[in-house]
Amino acid sequence: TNVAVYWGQGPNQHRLRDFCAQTDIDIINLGFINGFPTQGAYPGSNFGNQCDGNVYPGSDLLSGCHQIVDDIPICKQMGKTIMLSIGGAYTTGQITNDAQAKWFADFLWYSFGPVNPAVADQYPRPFGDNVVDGFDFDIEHGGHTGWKTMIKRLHMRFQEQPDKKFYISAAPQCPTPDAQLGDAIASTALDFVWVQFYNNEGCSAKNFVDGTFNFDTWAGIVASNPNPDAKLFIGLPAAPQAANDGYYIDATQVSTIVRWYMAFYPKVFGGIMLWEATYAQKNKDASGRTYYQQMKDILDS
Ligand SMILES: CNC(=O)NC(=N)Nc1ccccc1
Repeated sequence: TNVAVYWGQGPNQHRLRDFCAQTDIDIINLGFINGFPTQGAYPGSNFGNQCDGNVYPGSDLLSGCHQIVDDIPICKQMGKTIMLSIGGAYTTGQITNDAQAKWFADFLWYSFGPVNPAVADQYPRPFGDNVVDGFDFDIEHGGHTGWKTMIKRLHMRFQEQPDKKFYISAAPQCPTPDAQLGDAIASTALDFVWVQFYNNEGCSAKNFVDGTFNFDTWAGIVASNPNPDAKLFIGLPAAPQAANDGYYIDATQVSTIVRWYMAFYPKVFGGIMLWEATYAQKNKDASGRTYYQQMKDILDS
């Protein structure tokens, strides 16, 4: 089972290589591509204090992410799975039709997927020759239009590159069905579904105590995904201030939940997702172990 963390939006965050050096982290979601483009335009991106602030002319797409360019090879050497995350809490633009969705998917593929000389004059390479391992959809508002079409389009592009496995993941919020991603999760093959079991009353991990934590519902949803190997992760705040008040739970509480659901759903249980890396790095226990180290200890216990 795996520990996945979001990186890119942390307060005064360290560079990516520092987190790729952590043996307790398996998957890193780079957040975010947070500007959704009209057809023919570039998306926007934001990686917090990283990059040099320059953008491709006429766009909000960062062109100077030199730390990320230098660090992804280190992450790959360390065996990390690096996902590029679309969305987050603060996005601009909206996908309103299938042509726009296909454009956005193709842009992500040709700009962040395998280097393709045939289209080098049409698409930029914000991370240089680095190739991400897949795309994460952290769509938190705006409705469902376009996401299923994007994922299907990406699957079509993945089939053109049979020698490398590419992943698709989704980060729905815990109320079901998720207003943004529910239809995509039900109808397109996904590899990881990391549910945000926080910031929502009546389905979060902290609701384990009052019996409304809805992991069982999500286990049923993910177990019936078109990908029979789709994995469900428990998404958690990595520190009290990483989510709305009251949604953080400590490692002892996480241990109770994980041991219960890992035993009940051994096939679909994939691990733990944390929002987010920097909060986790700062949230150390009495023996100085970070929150992602504490999570890994629980998964390995
Ligand atoms: C994996 N995505 C998130 O965890 N998003 C997230 N935490 N969004 C958010 C929602 C409300 C306030 C601040 C952030």
